Amino acid sequence: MTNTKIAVIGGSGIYDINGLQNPDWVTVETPWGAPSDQVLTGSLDGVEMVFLPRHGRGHVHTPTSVPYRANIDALKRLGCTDVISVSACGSFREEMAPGDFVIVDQFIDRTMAREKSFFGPGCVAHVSVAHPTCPRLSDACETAARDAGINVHRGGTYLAMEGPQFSTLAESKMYRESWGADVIGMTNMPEAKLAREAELCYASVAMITDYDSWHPEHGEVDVTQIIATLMGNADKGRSMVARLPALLGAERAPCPHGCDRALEFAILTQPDARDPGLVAKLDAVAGRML
Ligand SMILES: CSC[C@H]1O[C@H](OP(=O)(O)O)[C@H](O)[C@@H]1O
Ligand SMILES: Nc1ncnc2[nH]cnc12
Repeated sequence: MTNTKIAVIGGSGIYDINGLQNPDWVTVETPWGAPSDQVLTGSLDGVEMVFLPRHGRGHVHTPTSVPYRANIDALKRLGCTDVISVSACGSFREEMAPGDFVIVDQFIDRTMAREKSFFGPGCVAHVSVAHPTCPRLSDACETAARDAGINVHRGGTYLAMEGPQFSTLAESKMYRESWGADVIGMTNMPEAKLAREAELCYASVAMITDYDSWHPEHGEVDVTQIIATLMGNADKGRSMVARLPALLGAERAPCPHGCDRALEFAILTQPDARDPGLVAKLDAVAGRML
């Protein structure tokens, strides 16, 4: 058994969480540069919690400029065991309506201008992301959302686009009709891949704000409408987050799905062939295996 430490990465519209005991914004330095912002540490119901605003307070980072590696490294370095992403998303499904939450379980990665791995020349690793989210953590998110009175859908494929512009109509129709995506956003990739490399359980909660541009009765995405829906979603998101510590508990058994052992057998570079500089940078993320 280890101690649970829950990290919440707040997306657009969520720049803090309330109700933490002993709240403190702390600066974390990482070998991958500075995270998006300071992180808020504290505890709730006897469980340690950490909150990181993905775009920084004041919404400074674009989806492309978010320092994904620094963010995940910082959470790992702080001893977090579980990471919950709470994101604003468009919907490709009539029944996944604005205001609903979707517990995402798959991704299609269309991002193309981001660093996607902690590993590289001098320390090569290949982890599986066939099942990129943790079912145990997703269960807790689903229960927390239902208990908070939110209309929640379990399972959905998240199309991660580069942005910052929204999709064209042709793209929106293709993602929905040919590719079978359910929701669209700009940030969960490479975040989910990096969390897996760092052996962190990761769950993604999509807060639906709009129907992207495919829906004949809703027209194109309008950022003012997204922001209005976001404000309601953000309160729901905070209400869901507040229920997670009691559901997960302070003591944590190993992940039954192996998220916390993802690097076992993944590192291919022989010890004597490894780049000492890169190995040093991997101290928090992969120190257990190096
Ligand atoms: C405000 S609409 C577009 C913006 O919102 C989402 O951010 P996040 O995933 O961090 O909630 C989306 O991915 C875009 O970055
Ligand atoms: N339609 C959309 N496309 C991409 N990211 C989004 N975030 C919220 N709505 C979105």
